[in-house]
Amino acid sequence: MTVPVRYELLHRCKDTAARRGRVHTPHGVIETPVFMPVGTQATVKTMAPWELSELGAKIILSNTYHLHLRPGEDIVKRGGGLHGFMNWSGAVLTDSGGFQVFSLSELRKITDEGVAFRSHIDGSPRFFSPESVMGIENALGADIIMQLDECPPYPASREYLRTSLDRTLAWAKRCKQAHARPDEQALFGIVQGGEHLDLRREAAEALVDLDLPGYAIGGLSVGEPKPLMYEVLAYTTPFLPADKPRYLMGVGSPDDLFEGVERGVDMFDCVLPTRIARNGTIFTSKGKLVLKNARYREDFSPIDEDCDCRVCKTFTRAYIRHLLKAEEVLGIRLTSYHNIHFLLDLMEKMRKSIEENRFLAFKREFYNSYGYTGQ
Ligand SMILES: COC(=O)c1ccc(CCNc2nc3cc4nc(N)[nH]c(=O)c4cc3[nH]2)cc1
Ligand SMILES: [Zn+2]
Repeated sequence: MTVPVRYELLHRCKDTAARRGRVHTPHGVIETPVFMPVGTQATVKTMAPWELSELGAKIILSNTYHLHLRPGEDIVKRGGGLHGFMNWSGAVLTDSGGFQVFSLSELRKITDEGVAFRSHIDGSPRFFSPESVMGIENALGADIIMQLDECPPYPASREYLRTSLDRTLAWAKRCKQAHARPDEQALFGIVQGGEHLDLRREAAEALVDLDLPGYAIGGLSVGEPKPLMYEVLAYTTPFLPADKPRYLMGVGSPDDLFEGVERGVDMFDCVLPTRIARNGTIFTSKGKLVLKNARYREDFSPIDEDCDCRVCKTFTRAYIRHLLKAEEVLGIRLTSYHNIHFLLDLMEKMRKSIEENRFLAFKREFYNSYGYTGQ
């Protein structure tokens, strides 16, 4: 059987578990480590696909839960799948909906069979099973699709984590069984287990036995202390195959990206850069900056003097602050564009630093400039 997604290891860092590689997909090659902008409802909010291409994005996320509810996978399929519907020529990854059900919908009930919930849009009763979610993701046509899983709340009892993990592992098998297009869409398993390292090991080994084309680490970035997330990551990645992609879900901020790469993660996604952009907060090489602040009212410098993106070369802080205060749509488009550029550019610099065996030096340099006091 041909696999639609293949990981190519190019270089291992001498001092850490960081690695430089490539994920080959039916819609292009993705240089890793990579940050994937989130396009929940088949659009990275405020960005046109040609702007994402201009920014160098090679893969974006969309969401099974949202697109099932609206416009429905049938319309997306008839529109040419996600690629045709949004006219995006790069790769797409769809999250399976489990996490979104628990963060968005009311009246949800989880059983071994699946999860019953009500649509957050019209309250209609819905049901996700591994089989039904695979049908939706097969119709949406993403290059990488996630299994239906349960992302347990944090904190959760060991007893709850045990039951939940057994369910997620059973659902992984059912997803693999139900997946109609394994030659065209790569099904990734999701490692759960909460903060319990023995459960994490059991989850990783059970999923590796399924011989899937890639593996995600879930159940993190859900409010746990950062040191705990880093500890779970450091423990878990070595149990995942070195010749498959490793994807940390829902991460994130610049420090978490560094810490994840350092512990062997290849792929990341987070709503953070685009969500904070919409409230006027931007990343700069010297830390975050809240543009609506009065101090920028007459500041005619670029939003980030060290950034070479089109926004920083064209507009001033005073102008973009004005747009944001006037609620002009262009304002959040410009902050979104810059924040996505910032993270994509950061990942490119990380990839280069790994190739040149100076990842930790680059990390220290970035932390000092950004103002992180971390390790
Ligand atoms: C301004 O910033 C924000 O609004 C903001 C919001 C959410 C996150 C964290 C998102 N974290 C997260 N997303 C996740 C998505 C997941 N999907 C599946 N299927 N399974 C998981 O186990 C899972 C865990 C996650 N953890 C980070 C930032
Ligand atoms: Zn910029």
